[in-house]
Amino acid sequence: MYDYDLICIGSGPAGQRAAVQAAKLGKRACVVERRFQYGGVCTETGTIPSKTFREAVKGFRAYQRLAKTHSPAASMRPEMSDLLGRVSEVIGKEAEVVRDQLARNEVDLINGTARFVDEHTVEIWTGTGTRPVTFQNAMVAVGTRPVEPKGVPVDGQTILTSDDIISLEKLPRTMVVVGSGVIGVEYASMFAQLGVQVTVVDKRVRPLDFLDHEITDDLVHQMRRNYVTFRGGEGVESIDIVEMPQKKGVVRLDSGKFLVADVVLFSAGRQGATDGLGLDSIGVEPNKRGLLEVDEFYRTSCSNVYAAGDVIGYPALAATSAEQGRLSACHMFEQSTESMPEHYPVGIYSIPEISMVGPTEQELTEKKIPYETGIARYREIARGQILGDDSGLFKMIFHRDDKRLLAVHCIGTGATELVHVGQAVLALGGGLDYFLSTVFNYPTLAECYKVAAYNAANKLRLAEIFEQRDHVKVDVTSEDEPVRDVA
Ligand SMILES: Cc1cc2nc3c(=O)[nH]c(=O)nc-3n(C[C@H](O)[C@H](O)[C@H](O)COP(=O)(O)OP(=O)(O)OC[C@H]3O[C@@H](n4cnc5c(N)ncnc54)[C@H](O)[C@@H]3O)c2cc1C
Ligand SMILES: NC(=O)c1ccc[n+]([C@@H]2O[C@H](COP(=O)([O-])OP(=O)(O)OC[C@H]3O[C@@H](n4cnc5c(N)ncnc54)[C@H](O)[C@@H]3O)[C@@H](O)[C@H]2O)c1
Repeated sequence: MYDYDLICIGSGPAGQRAAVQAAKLGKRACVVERRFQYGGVCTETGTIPSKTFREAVKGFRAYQRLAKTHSPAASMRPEMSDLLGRVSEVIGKEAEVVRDQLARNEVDLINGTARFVDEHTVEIWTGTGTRPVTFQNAMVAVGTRPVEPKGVPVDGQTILTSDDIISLEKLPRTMVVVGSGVIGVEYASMFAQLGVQVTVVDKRVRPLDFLDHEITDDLVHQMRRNYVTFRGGEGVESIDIVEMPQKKGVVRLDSGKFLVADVVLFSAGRQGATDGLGLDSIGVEPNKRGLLEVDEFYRTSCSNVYAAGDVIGYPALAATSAEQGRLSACHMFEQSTESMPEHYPVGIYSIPEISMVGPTEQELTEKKIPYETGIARYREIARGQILGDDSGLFKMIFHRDDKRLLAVHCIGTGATELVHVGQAVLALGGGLDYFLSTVFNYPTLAECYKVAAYNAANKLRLAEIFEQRDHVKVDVTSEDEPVRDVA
């Protein structure tokens, strides 16, 4: 008899969901967490603090705009302590919600660091000693930690990773962000809103290159208007701290250039927190980035040890991690389940925010899937005008033949909420006809669906007229009238 039917190592979304699902199936489950608070990276340094900070930045900008209408010369710089004030409060409340939920479900909480001893035993270091705990199944949900720059210590004030933002004491005037992935772009856009001069460096040419290019181009354009400089195609060779006399970060690029700034945010990726976990004692080997390989049921090469969440890599999102945790618990206790939905949304909380579900135009073009787009701009939508957002862009992509919805891409206020209407229609196999015939509340951003559908319908109608006119070739290289093929 083992102590537990399931032990979850890590209390982030994957560990929480796996443990609660096991408990709902009547199993004895526990969660081991080495941090003081429960909720994982998600609650302590990742999703929750970054999105709370973002709200504070938006709130400050709204206040600044209002103040400027009364005193146009007013130029204000907020204190970091003002902006971070609510962050620790929200983290504390979220951690409490997680703790209550686990306790309500009779999941045991063990504060300590777990390490595998064999296929059915972990040793837990509690700070004062170790204790063995036995289990039938284990879930490795240890998440990731930021990759740190080589050769220079992260001091949390001049050289930072995303973990340090919540303890930054002073709002910098200049900032270099290394890495234009999601973390880099989100924080770059937030600090730029506060008047910080931000330079984003990445060895990749395009930031966020998994997004639809039209959306990324729009984001880059809007961030440039906030004085963000993008240096794509530039690798970082080294980072140093110099005293001038205040401390500055100096970033030396592969091309020989130097960038000097008050703060350097190093957001060049994350790596699995699998070191020290004793995985060798159960015959499981992480890859070079510390990530684990799993099968379709989230089993590692040790059949009673599962892994879910960021530690198994892409997509590494809070919601997908939670769902992976739930699905893996169902599998280990022989509950039939569906698999992970094909269409899950991605939300980027830059300012402006971005969301997508389904493939990009580039992916569809590569796969030679015929499609048509429908566009709506927030400036043509009453709610966009009311919100004062005249730059939002909303796009739906439909299959050209059967008019099925293939994807939704959006940049602008509320994008991460708006996308869910499209996600539902996509999952239910709906298409253009649904949007043409349905009615949404007015004035809402959901009106974008209607306007974009009309736009797509008009383009498709034009295309059909052309197709019906036999033997018409359109010479896209010239601006002349279409050439009639007389053959
Ligand atoms: C700055 C930032 C912003 C983000 N923003 C978003 C967002 O807006 N939306 C989104 O969907 N996702 C976002 N993410 C990603 C999201 O946080 C992760 O996808 C999610 O937290 C992964 O959950 P997880 O269950 O894999 O584990 P994590 O949340 O990574 O938690 C793992 C836990 O395991 C614990 N642990 C590790 N080793 C041990 C051990 N040996 N013993 C005991 N405990 C251990 C750790 O202390 C940690 O608490 C963001 C991430 C970051 C860093
Ligand atoms: N809204 C969200 O859903 C959200 C928000 C934040 C984070 N996250 C999660 O966190 C994960 C990690 O994000 P991230 O942005 O740290 O990593 P990332 O891997 O997405 O991006 C890192 C970037 O750094 C660049 N880079 C690496 N080394 C470099 C060097 N020496 N010089 C120049 N550029 C270099 C890479 O080319 C890459 O573009 C993401 O995969 C995402 O799943 C999600």
